[in-house]
Amino acid sequence: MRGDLVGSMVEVDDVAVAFRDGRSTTTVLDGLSLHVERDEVVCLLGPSGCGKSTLLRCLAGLRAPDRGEVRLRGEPVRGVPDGLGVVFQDYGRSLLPWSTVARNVEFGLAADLDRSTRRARTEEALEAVGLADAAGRRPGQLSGGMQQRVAIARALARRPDLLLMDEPFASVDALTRADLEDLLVRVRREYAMTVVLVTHDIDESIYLADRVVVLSPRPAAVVADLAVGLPRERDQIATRESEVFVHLRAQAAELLRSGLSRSGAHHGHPGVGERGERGPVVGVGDDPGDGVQREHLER
Ligand SMILES: Nc1ncnc2c1ncn2[C@@H]1O[C@H](COP(=O)(O)OP(=O)(O)OP(=O)(O)O)[C@@H](O)[C@H]1O
Repeated sequence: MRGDLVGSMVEVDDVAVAFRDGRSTTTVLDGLSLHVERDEVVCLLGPSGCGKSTLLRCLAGLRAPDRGEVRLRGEPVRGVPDGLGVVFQDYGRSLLPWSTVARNVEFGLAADLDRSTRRARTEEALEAVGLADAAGRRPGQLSGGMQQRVAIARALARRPDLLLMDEPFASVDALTRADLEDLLVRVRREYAMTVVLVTHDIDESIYLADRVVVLSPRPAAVVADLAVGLPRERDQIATRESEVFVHLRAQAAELLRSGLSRSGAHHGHPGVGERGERGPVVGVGDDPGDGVQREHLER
């Protein structure tokens, strides 16, 4: 799987998705394009309801775009691709409450793997998320943060080269969230994964990412593609205090705010029924002509 190193890991080209309900149509994505290179961590940062999860579902093969194409490792996505791990926000619903932690992790593995391989992969993944001692417990006996670790272990056991995460840490308290962010930084390195993570938390996006892609309100368009010029080793205090981090945080906040005010959206759920125009383009910074602001801050 990791043998073919030609081309981008993820290519989203001119993708459009609309939901139809009776006579009304909600245009969620309309001509969105995006590339993610191998080994990158890219955070998709956008207001609530802009279409982030829909985009992630297209990457995961759970929804086919109405127009355009999604390719993983150069291959068009048709159905759920191999080599993929997915972690959703709602760990409570994604775990089987009656099964042990180990069984929950093993559940994500292909049935054609032999039993000892499945067991070894499960143990390795639980070890990686610091839950080796909890293998025999049930999800209901764990804290929210631990349950989300189980969900991450389940994805890791598949040994994915691409990890998709949809607001994975949104339901846990701030301290647990910081722990889980650092866990992700570590396992990404250990498992050599490309990561695409959806969030509407500006600080989290900058802390985790090599690139932050800022999306407009619905229909989501890329308004900025910010390279995070921070060392890959991150520290919850030093990184967040650094000049680069503080600058990027202000910039991303401004981009999000100007997008919201241009769209007239309030908290991301503007009215349905219209076939909206493409999202706002923020014309500050060095715009190479495609309307997407790019900036690279040196360390
Ligand atoms: N299956 C569906 N049928 C109809 N409308 C849908 C469906 N899925 C999503 N939508 C609508 O599409 C829009 C985008 O939803 P999506 O979940 O992709 O946004 P999001 O940016 O991930 O939002 P949030 O940050 O709040 O999770 C929303 O207005 C949502 O109501």
